[in-house]
Amino acid sequence: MAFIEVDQVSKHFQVHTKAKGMWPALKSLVKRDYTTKKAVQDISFHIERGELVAYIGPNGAGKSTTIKMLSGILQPTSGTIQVGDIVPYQDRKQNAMRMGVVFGQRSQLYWDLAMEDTFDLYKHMYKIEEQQFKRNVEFYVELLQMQEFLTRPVRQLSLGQKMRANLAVALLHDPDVVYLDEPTIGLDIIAKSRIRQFVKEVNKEKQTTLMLTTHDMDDIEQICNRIIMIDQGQVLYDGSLSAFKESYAGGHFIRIELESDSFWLEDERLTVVKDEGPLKTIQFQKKQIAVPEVIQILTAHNRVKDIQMRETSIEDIVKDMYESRSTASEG
Ligand SMILES: Nc1ncnc2c1ncn2[C@@H]1O[C@H](COP(=O)(O)OP(=O)(O)OP(=O)(O)O)[C@@H](O)[C@H]1O
Repeated sequence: MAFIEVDQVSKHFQVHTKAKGMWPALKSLVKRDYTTKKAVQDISFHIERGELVAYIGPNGAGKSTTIKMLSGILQPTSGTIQVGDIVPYQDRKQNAMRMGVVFGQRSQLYWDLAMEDTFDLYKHMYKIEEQQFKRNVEFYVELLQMQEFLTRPVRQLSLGQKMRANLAVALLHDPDVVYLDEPTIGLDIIAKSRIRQFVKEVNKEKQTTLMLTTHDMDDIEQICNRIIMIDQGQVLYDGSLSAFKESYAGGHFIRIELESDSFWLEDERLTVVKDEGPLKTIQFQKKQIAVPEVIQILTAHNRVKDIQMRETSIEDIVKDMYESRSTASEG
Protein backbone atom coordinates (compact mmCIF):
# COMPACT_ATOMS: atom_id res chain seq x y z
CA MET A 1 0.00 0.00 0.00
CA ALA A 2 1.34 3.43 -0.96
CA PHE A 3 1.72 6.14 1.69
CA ILE A 4 -0.84 8.43 0.02
CA GLU A 5 -3.67 6.77 -1.86
CA VAL A 6 -6.20 8.87 -3.71
CA ASP A 7 -8.72 6.75 -5.58
CA GLN A 8 -11.42 8.09 -7.90
CA VAL A 9 -11.90 11.17 -5.80
CA SER A 10 -14.32 13.93 -6.74
CA LYS A 11 -15.24 17.09 -4.92
CA HIS A 12 -18.32 19.00 -6.00
CA PHE A 13 -19.50 22.28 -4.53
CA GLN A 14 -23.05 23.58 -4.64
CA VAL A 15 -22.81 27.16 -5.83
CA HIS A 16 -25.66 29.60 -5.42
CA THR A 17 -26.54 31.15 -8.80
CA LYS A 18 -27.27 34.83 -8.50
CA ALA A 19 -30.48 35.90 -10.19
CA LYS A 20 -30.35 38.87 -12.57
CA GLY A 21 -33.03 41.58 -12.36
CA MET A 22 -35.16 42.66 -9.43
CA TRP A 23 -38.05 40.17 -9.57
CA PRO A 24 -35.83 37.06 -9.97
CA ALA A 25 -33.55 38.44 -7.23
CA LEU A 26 -36.50 38.80 -4.87
CA LYS A 27 -37.71 35.31 -5.79
CA SER A 28 -34.28 33.89 -5.04
CA LEU A 29 -34.65 35.13 -1.44
CA VAL A 30 -37.38 32.54 -1.06
CA LYS A 31 -36.08 29.78 -3.32
CA ARG A 32 -32.38 29.64 -4.14
CA ASP A 33 -31.03 28.09 -7.33
CA TYR A 34 -27.81 26.13 -7.23
CA THR A 35 -25.37 24.78 -9.80
CA THR A 36 -22.73 22.15 -9.18
CA LYS A 37 -19.08 23.15 -9.45
CA LYS A 38 -16.92 20.09 -10.12
CA ALA A 39 -13.66 21.27 -8.52
CA VAL A 40 -12.09 17.80 -8.63
CA GLN A 41 -13.41 15.09 -10.89
CA ASP A 42 -12.48 11.43 -10.47
CA ILE A 43 -8.76 11.78 -9.76
CA SER A 44 -6.50 8.95 -8.67
CA PHE A 45 -2.83 8.86 -7.72
CA HIS A 46 -0.58 7.00 -5.30
CA ILE A 47 2.49 8.52 -3.65
CA GLU A 48 5.18 6.51 -1.90
CA ARG A 49 6.86 7.62 1.33
CA GLY A 50 9.68 10.08 0.70
CA GLU A 51 8.59 11.12 -2.80
CA LEU A 52 8.94 14.75 -3.91
CA VAL A 53 5.88 15.46 -6.02
CA ALA A 54 4.92 18.63 -7.87
CA TYR A 55 1.15 18.96 -8.05
CA ILE A 56 0.59 21.49 -10.78
CA GLY A 57 -2.13 22.96 -12.95
CA PRO A 58 -3.48 26.31 -14.11
CA ASN A 59 -5.53 28.59 -11.84
CA GLY A 60 -8.73 26.91 -10.72
CA ALA A 61 -7.54 23.42 -11.73
CA GLY A 62 -8.41 21.89 -8.36
CA LYS A 63 -5.00 21.83 -6.61
CA SER A 64 -5.99 23.56 -3.37
CA THR A 65 -9.19 21.52 -3.18
CA THR A 66 -7.11 18.32 -3.39
CA ILE A 67 -4.68 19.55 -0.71
CA LYS A 68 -7.63 20.49 1.51
CA MET A 69 -9.02 16.94 1.14
CA LEU A 70 -5.61 15.42 1.89
CA SER A 71 -5.27 17.56 4.97
CA GLY A 72 -8.75 16.64 6.20
CA ILE A 73 -10.31 20.11 5.87
CA LEU A 74 -12.70 18.93 3.15
CA GLN A 75 -14.54 15.65 2.72
CA PRO A 76 -14.59 14.19 -0.80
CA THR A 77 -17.98 13.99 -2.49
CA SER A 78 -17.00 10.51 -3.67
CA GLY A 79 -13.92 8.27 -3.81
CA THR A 80 -11.43 7.37 -1.11
CA ILE A 81 -8.35 9.02 0.38
CA GLN A 82 -5.85 7.46 2.75
CA VAL A 83 -2.71 9.07 4.10
CA GLY A 84 -0.65 6.57 6.06
CA ASP A 85 -3.45 4.41 7.36
CA ILE A 86 -5.67 7.39 8.12
CA VAL A 87 -8.73 8.69 6.32
CA PRO A 88 -7.95 12.42 6.71
CA TYR A 89 -11.45 13.91 7.09
CA GLN A 90 -12.51 11.16 9.50
CA ASP A 91 -9.49 11.51 11.74
CA ARG A 92 -8.51 15.13 11.36
CA LYS A 93 -6.58 15.41 14.61
CA GLN A 94 -4.37 12.38 14.07
CA ASN A 95 -3.86 13.40 10.45
CA ALA A 96 -2.82 16.90 11.57
CA MET A 97 -0.23 15.45 13.95
CA ARG A 98 1.42 13.68 11.02
CA MET A 99 1.38 16.46 8.46
CA GLY A 100 2.75 19.94 7.96
CA VAL A 101 1.10 22.52 5.70
CA VAL A 102 2.40 25.79 4.36
CA PHE A 103 0.17 28.06 2.33
CA GLY A 104 2.38 30.65 0.65
CA GLN A 105 -0.06 33.47 1.09
CA ARG A 106 -1.25 32.62 4.57
CA SER A 107 0.78 32.42 7.74
CA GLN A 108 0.59 30.15 10.78
CA LEU A 109 2.65 32.57 12.82
CA TYR A 110 1.51 34.88 15.60
CA TRP A 111 2.21 38.49 14.72
CA ASP A 112 3.38 39.66 18.16
CA LEU A 113 5.38 36.59 19.11
CA ALA A 114 9.08 36.22 18.37
CA MET A 115 10.08 33.05 16.54
CA GLU A 116 11.71 31.52 19.60
CA ASP A 117 8.41 31.83 21.48
CA THR A 118 6.47 30.56 18.48
CA PHE A 119 8.62 27.42 18.51
CA ASP A 120 7.74 26.92 22.20
CA LEU A 121 4.06 27.36 21.46
CA TYR A 122 4.12 24.71 18.74
CA LYS A 123 6.17 22.42 20.97
CA HIS A 124 3.24 22.35 23.40
CA MET A 125 0.59 22.17 20.71
CA TYR A 126 2.18 19.13 19.10
CA LYS A 127 3.46 17.67 22.39
CA ILE A 128 6.98 17.44 21.00
CA GLU A 129 9.57 15.81 23.27
CA GLU A 130 12.32 18.07 24.60
CA GLN A 131 15.16 16.29 22.80
CA GLN A 132 13.40 16.14 19.45
CA PHE A 133 12.37 19.79 19.84
CA LYS A 134 15.92 20.98 20.57
CA ARG A 135 17.36 18.91 17.73
CA ASN A 136 14.84 20.21 15.21
CA VAL A 137 15.03 23.87 16.25
CA GLU A 138 18.83 23.69 15.96
CA PHE A 139 18.66 21.92 12.59
CA TYR A 140 16.10 24.29 11.05
CA VAL A 141 17.55 27.51 12.49
CA GLU A 142 20.92 26.55 11.06
CA LEU A 143 19.64 25.33 7.69
CA LEU A 144 17.30 28.29 7.17
CA GLN A 145 19.73 30.81 8.65
CA MET A 146 17.20 32.09 11.13
CA GLN A 147 19.62 33.20 13.89
CA GLU A 148 19.45 36.87 12.91
CA PHE A 149 15.69 37.16 13.44
CA LEU A 150 14.81 34.66 16.17
CA THR A 151 14.10 37.27 18.83
CA ARG A 152 12.19 39.76 16.67
CA PRO A 153 8.36 39.77 16.63
CA VAL A 154 7.01 38.15 13.48
CA ARG A 155 5.36 41.37 12.25
CA GLN A 156 8.84 42.88 11.78
CA LEU A 157 10.09 40.06 9.54
CA SER A 158 10.51 40.29 5.77
CA LEU A 159 8.45 38.09 3.45
CA GLY A 160 11.35 35.67 2.95
CA GLN A 161 12.04 35.46 6.69
CA LYS A 162 8.36 34.77 7.37
CA MET A 163 8.31 32.01 4.79
CA ARG A 164 11.39 30.39 6.35
CA ALA A 165 9.73 30.67 9.77
CA ASN A 166 6.51 29.09 8.44
CA LEU A 167 8.46 26.17 7.01
CA ALA A 168 10.34 25.57 10.27
CA VAL A 169 7.08 25.60 12.24
CA ALA A 170 5.34 23.26 9.79
CA LEU A 171 8.17 20.75 10.11
CA LEU A 172 8.88 21.09 13.82
CA HIS A 173 6.98 17.94 14.84
CA ASP A 174 8.65 15.77 12.15
CA PRO A 175 5.56 15.23 10.03
CA ASP A 176 5.52 12.28 7.63
CA VAL A 177 4.15 14.48 4.88
CA VAL A 178 4.28 18.16 4.10
CA TYR A 179 1.99 20.02 1.72
CA LEU A 180 3.51 23.21 0.40
CA ASP A 181 1.25 25.55 -1.51
CA GLU A 182 3.29 28.12 -3.47
CA PRO A 183 6.14 28.24 -0.93
CA THR A 184 8.32 30.60 -2.96
CA ILE A 185 5.67 33.05 -4.16
CA GLY A 186 6.85 36.66 -4.07
CA LEU A 187 10.38 35.83 -2.93
CA ASP A 188 13.66 36.96 -4.49
CA ILE A 189 16.07 34.54 -6.12
CA ILE A 190 18.24 34.05 -3.04
CA ALA A 191 15.28 33.42 -0.74
CA LYS A 192 13.78 30.98 -3.27
CA SER A 193 17.00 29.08 -3.57
CA ARG A 194 17.41 28.86 0.22
CA ILE A 195 13.91 27.41 0.56
CA ARG A 196 14.44 24.88 -2.22
CA GLN A 197 17.73 23.72 -0.66
CA PHE A 198 16.02 23.42 2.70
CA VAL A 199 13.14 21.33 1.41
CA LYS A 200 15.51 18.93 -0.36
CA GLU A 201 17.74 18.65 2.69
CA VAL A 202 14.80 17.85 4.99
CA ASN A 203 13.55 15.22 2.54
CA LYS A 204 17.02 13.64 2.44
CA GLU A 205 17.52 13.70 6.20
CA LYS A 206 14.04 12.67 7.31
CA GLN A 207 12.44 11.04 4.23
CA THR A 208 9.56 13.50 4.54
CA THR A 209 7.05 13.06 1.72
CA LEU A 210 6.44 16.30 -0.11
CA MET A 211 3.58 17.51 -2.23
CA LEU A 212 4.22 20.90 -3.72
CA THR A 213 1.84 23.12 -5.65
CA THR A 214 3.55 25.89 -7.52
CA HIS A 215 3.40 28.06 -10.61
CA ASP A 216 7.19 28.44 -10.48
CA MET A 217 8.74 25.89 -12.84
CA ASP A 218 12.17 26.31 -11.23
CA ASP A 219 10.67 24.99 -7.99
CA ILE A 220 9.75 21.83 -9.85
CA GLU A 221 13.06 21.42 -11.68
CA GLN A 222 15.05 21.95 -8.51
CA ILE A 223 12.96 20.10 -5.95
CA CYS A 224 10.75 17.43 -7.48
CA ASN A 225 11.26 14.16 -9.29
CA ARG A 226 7.65 13.53 -10.17
CA ILE A 227 4.90 15.69 -11.65
CA ILE A 228 1.17 15.26 -11.34
CA MET A 229 -0.52 17.76 -13.62
CA ILE A 230 -4.22 18.43 -13.33
CA ASP A 231 -6.60 20.64 -15.23
CA GLN A 232 -10.33 21.16 -14.85
CA GLY A 233 -10.27 18.75 -11.93
CA GLN A 234 -8.70 15.85 -13.84
CA VAL A 235 -5.24 14.31 -13.99
CA LEU A 236 -3.51 15.12 -17.30
CA TYR A 237 -0.09 13.69 -16.56
CA ASP A 238 1.47 11.64 -13.78
CA GLY A 239 5.08 10.54 -14.11
CA SER A 240 8.72 11.42 -13.69
CA LEU A 241 10.09 14.84 -14.49
CA SER A 242 12.48 13.38 -17.06
CA ALA A 243 9.74 11.38 -18.84
CA PHE A 244 7.61 14.52 -18.83
CA LYS A 245 10.34 16.43 -20.65
CA GLU A 246 10.95 13.57 -23.08
CA SER A 247 7.29 13.06 -23.92
CA TYR A 248 6.32 16.66 -24.38
CA ALA A 249 9.47 18.59 -25.21
CA GLY A 250 9.15 20.07 -28.67
CA GLY A 251 12.83 19.56 -29.37
CA HIS A 252 15.64 22.07 -29.35
CA PHE A 253 15.71 25.70 -30.32
CA ILE A 254 18.31 27.88 -31.91
CA ARG A 255 17.87 31.62 -31.98
CA ILE A 256 19.82 33.60 -34.54
CA GLU A 257 20.33 37.28 -34.98
CA LEU A 258 20.80 38.36 -38.61
CA GLU A 259 22.73 41.33 -39.85
CA SER A 260 19.78 42.30 -42.05
CA ASP A 261 16.17 41.25 -42.60
CA SER A 262 17.06 39.02 -45.55
CA PHE A 263 16.73 35.35 -44.64
CA TRP A 264 16.88 32.09 -46.52
CA LEU A 265 16.08 28.64 -45.16
CA GLU A 266 14.92 25.56 -47.00
CA ASP A 267 15.25 22.43 -44.93
CA GLU A 268 12.25 20.46 -43.74
CA ARG A 269 14.10 19.44 -40.56
CA LEU A 270 14.20 23.09 -39.47
CA THR A 271 11.10 25.14 -38.61
CA VAL A 272 10.95 28.84 -37.88
CA VAL A 273 8.69 29.03 -34.83
CA LYS A 274 9.16 32.72 -34.03
CA ASP A 275 9.91 35.46 -36.52
CA GLU A 276 10.88 38.82 -35.10
CA GLY A 277 12.51 40.47 -38.13
CA PRO A 278 16.26 39.96 -37.78
CA LEU A 279 15.65 37.60 -34.83
CA LYS A 280 14.52 34.09 -35.79
CA THR A 281 13.83 31.16 -33.50
CA ILE A 282 14.25 27.83 -35.23
CA GLN A 283 13.09 24.51 -33.85
CA PHE A 284 14.63 21.12 -34.63
CA GLN A 285 14.89 17.57 -33.27
CA LYS A 286 18.39 16.40 -32.33
CA LYS A 287 17.43 12.90 -33.49
CA GLN A 288 16.99 14.23 -37.03
CA ILE A 289 19.81 16.71 -37.33
CA ALA A 290 22.94 17.46 -35.29
CA VAL A 291 23.67 20.94 -33.96
CA PRO A 292 26.83 21.56 -36.11
CA GLU A 293 24.82 20.81 -39.26
CA VAL A 294 22.06 23.20 -38.18
CA ILE A 295 24.64 25.94 -37.66
CA GLN A 296 26.33 25.14 -40.96
CA ILE A 297 23.03 25.37 -42.90
CA LEU A 298 22.03 28.63 -41.25
CA THR A 299 25.40 30.34 -41.67
CA ALA A 300 26.00 29.12 -45.25
CA HIS A 301 23.02 31.08 -46.57
CA ASN A 302 22.63 33.94 -44.13
CA ARG A 303 24.72 36.69 -42.56
CA VAL A 304 24.46 35.70 -38.89
CA LYS A 305 25.53 38.09 -36.12
CA ASP A 306 24.75 35.93 -33.08
CA ILE A 307 23.57 32.40 -32.23
CA GLN A 308 21.98 31.06 -29.03
CA MET A 309 20.90 27.48 -28.28
CA ARG A 310 18.29 26.32 -25.84
CA GLU A 311 16.29 23.20 -24.95
CA THR A 312 12.56 23.32 -24.37
CA SER A 313 12.17 24.26 -20.74
CA ILE A 314 9.43 22.71 -18.68
CA GLU A 315 8.05 26.23 -18.47
CA ASP A 316 7.49 26.10 -22.26
CA ILE A 317 5.92 22.65 -22.11
CA VAL A 318 3.57 23.50 -19.28
CA LYS A 319 2.58 26.80 -20.91
CA ASP A 320 1.83 24.99 -24.19
CA MET A 321 -0.24 22.34 -22.40
CA TYR A 322 -2.27 24.90 -20.44
CA GLU A 323 -2.82 26.99 -23.56
CA SER A 324 -3.88 24.08 -25.75
CA ARG A 325 -6.30 22.88 -23.05
CA SER A 326 -7.89 26.29 -22.64
CA THR A 327 -8.20 26.75 -26.45
CA ALA A 328 -9.80 23.29 -26.73
CA SER A 329 -12.31 24.00 -23.97
CA GLU A 330 -13.21 27.40 -25.51
CA GLY A 331 -13.71 25.89 -28.96
N1 LIG B 1 -15.73 26.39 -1.51
C1 LIG B 1 -15.92 26.46 -2.83
N2 LIG B 1 -17.14 26.70 -3.32
C2 LIG B 1 -17.37 26.76 -4.65
N3 LIG B 1 -16.41 26.59 -5.60
C3 LIG B 1 -15.16 26.37 -5.16
C4 LIG B 1 -14.84 26.30 -3.76
N4 LIG B 1 -13.50 26.06 -3.64
C5 LIG B 1 -13.03 26.00 -4.90
N5 LIG B 1 -14.00 26.18 -5.81
C6 LIG B 1 -13.86 26.17 -7.28
O1 LIG B 1 -13.28 24.94 -7.65
C7 LIG B 1 -12.32 25.11 -8.69
C8 LIG B 1 -10.95 24.61 -8.21
O2 LIG B 1 -10.46 25.49 -7.20
P1 LIG B 1 -9.04 25.31 -6.50
O3 LIG B 1 -8.91 26.42 -5.49
O4 LIG B 1 -8.91 23.91 -6.00
O5 LIG B 1 -8.05 25.55 -7.72
P2 LIG B 1 -6.46 25.72 -7.72
O6 LIG B 1 -5.95 24.76 -8.73
O7 LIG B 1 -5.93 25.62 -6.34
O8 LIG B 1 -6.28 27.21 -8.28
P3 LIG B 1 -5.15 28.34 -7.98
O9 LIG B 1 -3.91 27.95 -8.72
O10 LIG B 1 -5.78 29.56 -8.55
O11 LIG B 1 -4.98 28.40 -6.48
C9 LIG B 1 -12.34 26.60 -9.02
O12 LIG B 1 -13.18 26.80 -10.12
C10 LIG B 1 -12.91 27.24 -7.77
O13 LIG B 1 -13.57 28.44 -8.07
